[in-house]
Amino acid sequence: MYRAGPRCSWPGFDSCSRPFTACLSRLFSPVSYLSLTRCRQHRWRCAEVTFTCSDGPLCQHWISSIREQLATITSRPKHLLVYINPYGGKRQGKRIYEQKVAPLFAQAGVSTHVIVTEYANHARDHLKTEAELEKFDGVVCVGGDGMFSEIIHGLIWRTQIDNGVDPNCPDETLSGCSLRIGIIPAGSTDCICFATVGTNDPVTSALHIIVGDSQPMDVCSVHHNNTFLRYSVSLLGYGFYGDVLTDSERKRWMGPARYDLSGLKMFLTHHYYEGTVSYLPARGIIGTPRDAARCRSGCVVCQHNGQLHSERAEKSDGEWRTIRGKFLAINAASMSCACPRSPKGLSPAAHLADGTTDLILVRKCSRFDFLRHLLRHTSKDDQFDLTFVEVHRVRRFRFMPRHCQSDSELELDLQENSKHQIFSQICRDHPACGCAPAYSSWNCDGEILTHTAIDVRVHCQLINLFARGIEEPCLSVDAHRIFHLETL
Ligand SMILES: Nc1ncnc2c1ncn2[C@@H]1O[C@H](COP(=O)(O)OP(=O)(O)OP(=O)(O)O)[C@@H](O)[C@H]1O
Repeated sequence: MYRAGPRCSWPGFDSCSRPFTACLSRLFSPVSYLSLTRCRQHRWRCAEVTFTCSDGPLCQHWISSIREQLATITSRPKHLLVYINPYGGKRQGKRIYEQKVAPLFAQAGVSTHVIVTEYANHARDHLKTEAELEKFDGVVCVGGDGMFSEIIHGLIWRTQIDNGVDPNCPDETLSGCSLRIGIIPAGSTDCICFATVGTNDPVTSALHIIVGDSQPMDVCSVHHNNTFLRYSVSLLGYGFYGDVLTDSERKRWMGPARYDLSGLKMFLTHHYYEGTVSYLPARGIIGTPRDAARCRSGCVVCQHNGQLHSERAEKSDGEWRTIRGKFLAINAASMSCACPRSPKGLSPAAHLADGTTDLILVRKCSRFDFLRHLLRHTSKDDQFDLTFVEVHRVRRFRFMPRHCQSDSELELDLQENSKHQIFSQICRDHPACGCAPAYSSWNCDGEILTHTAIDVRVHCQLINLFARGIEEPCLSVDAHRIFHLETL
């Protein structure tokens, strides 16, 4: 089925739709091309237009000129390394790739080396050690957020080792990855794809890869006692979101409904956790977590702050600030974390590539107040405009749960907060006493971390995706781009 494509004209040619081509081809020289066309909700599709020309040499001249022009576009990938998770989401990864993506890559002249993963962490380990990265212009991940996480872990680790950087040292400045990453959504939630493309649609993602789009992205490194734990690009959540993930892992058999059930259970349980949060505020940047503006394609906040970070790389860190208290949730959102289930996200004004993360502290409050805060994630009201919620845009933060604090730190706490000291001391020494648990877990982009005391650092624009951020509707009049040309 061929649709009418974008309206444009080439001197000496007439445009027509494909069915007419067959009869015209005996008289004229038809040339067809595939280009991009924008549809609703950030989706892209291919449009085919056929031109006919009675002047054969003129036709050849056009074809060779266009081919030459296409060949000079160096941002377009020519060789891609593709990893497919056959078990992600509804187990459709292989079918999606073969039916929707591979034909487009073939038409665009992009060659691929495809690896269907055989076990969890197959892609990560292959990238870390075996993959001949110099042969490729990019890595494509067919799967969900878990699969994307595997890819960035493999690629970032490999880049550090190749550049002599110690990934275990939290103070090292990491080397940026030169290969761009494409995401073909085939998972359950596909938050990263949604946040960077604006839709979870395999064809749209494939077209962003083909035209060689580039979207930088910040990555947080998470360490414990000078040992690397994980990288995070979206949410690090302790307390509520950590408990929901831990509980939902025990209910995997239920499918996606487990998140709703665990969410309700953890809301009713209403656990709070004591600890100390220290953070380095982001200085000199533009933008705040309470802005009305959102991170969109060509974001000026990301450009300005990214530039600032690269200039300041060698300069001092600034002053740490410390907050002790009882928290229902401690969240660090490095992007809005918007997804089809939560269109606003945890931090609607967070940026993909500004070198910061939004640290959201929800202090101990009543169930009713916590519900008000949670409901505001789905309404127009500001979820941070509550007395028990604070949000800071930071470059680095540390968390120390109370049960891990040194005696001198606890002494300080006791002096500050003498009221329930006897009971809290008993609970710390005897966690099985039946009171609320002493500590939660960190939810790191959907994975549970093994440690609670962590040191988190944002690495500005460490990776690049084949994407361009979410486009504002007014940009959709932008010209189409040719990516395939054939003579009929
Ligand atoms: N061949 C495989 N067998 C088993 N597990 C795999 C395989 N390949 C990858 N995995 C693991 O499967 C996990 C889930 O994959 P993926 O993220 O693609 O889907 P999902 O969890 O359904 O989607 P989302 O993360 O968006 O919710 C990943 O953590 C990945 O490490």
